[in-house]
Amino acid sequence: MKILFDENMPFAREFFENFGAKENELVSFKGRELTAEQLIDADVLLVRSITQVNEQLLNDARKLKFVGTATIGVDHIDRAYLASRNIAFSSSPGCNAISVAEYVVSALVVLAEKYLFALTDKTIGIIGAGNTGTRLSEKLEALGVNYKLCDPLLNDAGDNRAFSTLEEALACDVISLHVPLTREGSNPTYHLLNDERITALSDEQIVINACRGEVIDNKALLSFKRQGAATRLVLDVWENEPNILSELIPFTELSTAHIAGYSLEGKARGTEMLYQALAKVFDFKVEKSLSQFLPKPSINRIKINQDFDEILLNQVVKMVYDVRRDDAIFRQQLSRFGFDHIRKTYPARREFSSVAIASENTELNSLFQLGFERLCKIEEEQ
Ligand SMILES: NC(=O)c1ccc[n+]([C@@H]2O[C@H](COP(=O)([O-])OP(=O)(O)OC[C@H]3O[C@@H](n4cnc5c(N)ncnc54)[C@H](O)[C@@H]3O)[C@@H](O)[C@H]2O)c1
Ligand SMILES: O=C(O)[C@H](O)[C@H](O)COP(=O)(O)O
Repeated sequence: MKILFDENMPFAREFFENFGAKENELVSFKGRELTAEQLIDADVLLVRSITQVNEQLLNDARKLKFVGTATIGVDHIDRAYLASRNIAFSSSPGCNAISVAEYVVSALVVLAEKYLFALTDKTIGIIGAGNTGTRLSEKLEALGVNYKLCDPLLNDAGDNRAFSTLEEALACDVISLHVPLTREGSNPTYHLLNDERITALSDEQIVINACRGEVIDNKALLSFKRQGAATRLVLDVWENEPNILSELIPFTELSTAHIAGYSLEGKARGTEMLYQALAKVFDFKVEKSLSQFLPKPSINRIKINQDFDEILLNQVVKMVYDVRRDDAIFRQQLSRFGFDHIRKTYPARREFSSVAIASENTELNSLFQLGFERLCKIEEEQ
């Protein structure tokens, strides 16, 4: 069985070797350079979001039986075409939801420190309450931060959480976008933040976009900022990646190269989910799991000697993931190396759960609910 996989898919060789594939049948490719010719004798195609999978790419791939994407977003896949060819398809829902939620928490912590506000004084409008929006809401709840959820589709489907209207979410102190990119249907998200909604934003608001660039009209956002609006922006995703509107960058508080979901765990869970999906389709036994391959993090245990407060939160969140590192890389390297290079050479980043905390009679439940592990007494003594 010949398996083609994106070179930016951690542990793909480890998962797929011996998977009915001989050495020369496990072939990596560059996501933006894959050609129809490379797919002529492929049985399986495993992509990330930068590969457009459509009729043009697959027309000559007559042996193809399975396409998988190690991502949450599926806007790069022509699923109707795959169905018309009877090609099985699987995405990786939820694989990097924790990673994106931790990106947002890191951004909030950094901005709270810079502008001297307490997170508990703010309300976060979460637009899109699926895997990522839900993980974020859980983390905010752990921290005692107020939030509003907006998701008309889930609301209509009978999800019994309390939902707010889009207008209510857009009026929150912080707006965090977690919707898929859609251009059709009852609630399309293309340019959800259009000129009208952008110009209605106040100077005090913060807008975070870690879903898809096209959800915000980037040109309208630039002209809004050029007119002097003080609204603070955190942008991980951009219209027209990799050829983005780089004039926007100086007007942002934090700018990154679509890496919110790039914790090692988040990326690798995507590979693992495709491994599981492939095993199901081809009736192979699932024998491997991600825990076999994840390396030990550089820091995996800490001891905390005080009760939880926002200063402590700032310290521990930044110890695991300080989004300013990725912002600095982006600002310094974009014009020299380009958007894709920054993503491809992304330095290691781990999730909060990679660190276990020991505590002596201190109240740290907020950190454990946020995602940090609790170190039990026996482990501490080892
Ligand atoms: N920056 C990154 O690295 C990164 C990582 C993961 C996901 N993403 C993007 O974020 C998106 C969301 O991720 P997810 O895991 O939560 O996906 P998901 O499919 O689990 O949830 C998306 C939610 O958005 C809701 N929704 C759709 N249209 C809406 C609208 N108009 N208004 C409000 N809600 C709407 C859906 O009902 C759904 O519940 C993905 O589709 C992907 O494009 C980006
Ligand atoms: O949709 C997703 O899962 C995310 O946007 C993901 O982080 C995209 O990463 P890429 O596939 O572009 O490497």
